[in-house]
Amino acid sequence: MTVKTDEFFRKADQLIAAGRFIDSKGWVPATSGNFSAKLSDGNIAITVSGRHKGRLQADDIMLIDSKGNSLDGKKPSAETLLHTSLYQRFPDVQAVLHPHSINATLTARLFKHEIVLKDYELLKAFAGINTHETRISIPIFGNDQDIPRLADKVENYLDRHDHAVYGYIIAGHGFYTWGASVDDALRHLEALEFLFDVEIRLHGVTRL
Ligand SMILES: CSC[C@@H](O)[C@@H](O)C(=O)COP(=O)(O)O
Ligand SMILES: [Zn+2]
Repeated sequence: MTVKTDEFFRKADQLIAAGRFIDSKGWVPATSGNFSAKLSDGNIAITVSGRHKGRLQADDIMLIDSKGNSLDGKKPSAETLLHTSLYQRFPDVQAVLHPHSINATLTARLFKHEIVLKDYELLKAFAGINTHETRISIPIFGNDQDIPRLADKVENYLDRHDHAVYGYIIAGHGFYTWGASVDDALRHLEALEFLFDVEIRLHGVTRL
């Protein structure tokens, strides 16, 4: 059994705090969502499957290797592959957060394939953006209980788009976002939530 390092416990604390905040906003109801953070040795701290993500305790964060294999006998998130494939593709990504929010769900009903966010000051919350005069696109994928197949769809999209991608929505499910630290990913999550909310109000739930 792999020994858990101080770094593991530090990152686990960050994920627990992030979960408390995300849940305080109502974005991870009823055990939904999952969170992870990469460690310097390439292993990953990730939420144990089925736990309430707003009420995480230290033993609700477990250790997996870069391929998603459990290193401590616990059962990782059912959506672990969506995390590990992002770490594999983007070496700078250090944290991945997955909420199930009402706004992500409504956005997918309104926009079908992608949502374009442009001319918002809050776009500057995304790493590398320093003006509102820009646009980002958040793709929307159909939900799928077959996680390897869903991960393939995400991979395929990322293969075809070389601009910065800050997240993606899974229709009727939630969204994924990531960053160079747990704080970075949390900032992206909060910004996306705000921008989804604005777009929903703008385009009107009456079209649903
Ligand atoms: C409560 S249903 C949500 C799950 O099916 C899943 O989508 C999810 O986000 C949480 O799964 P988990 O295995 O706890 O990481
Ligand atoms: Zn989910």
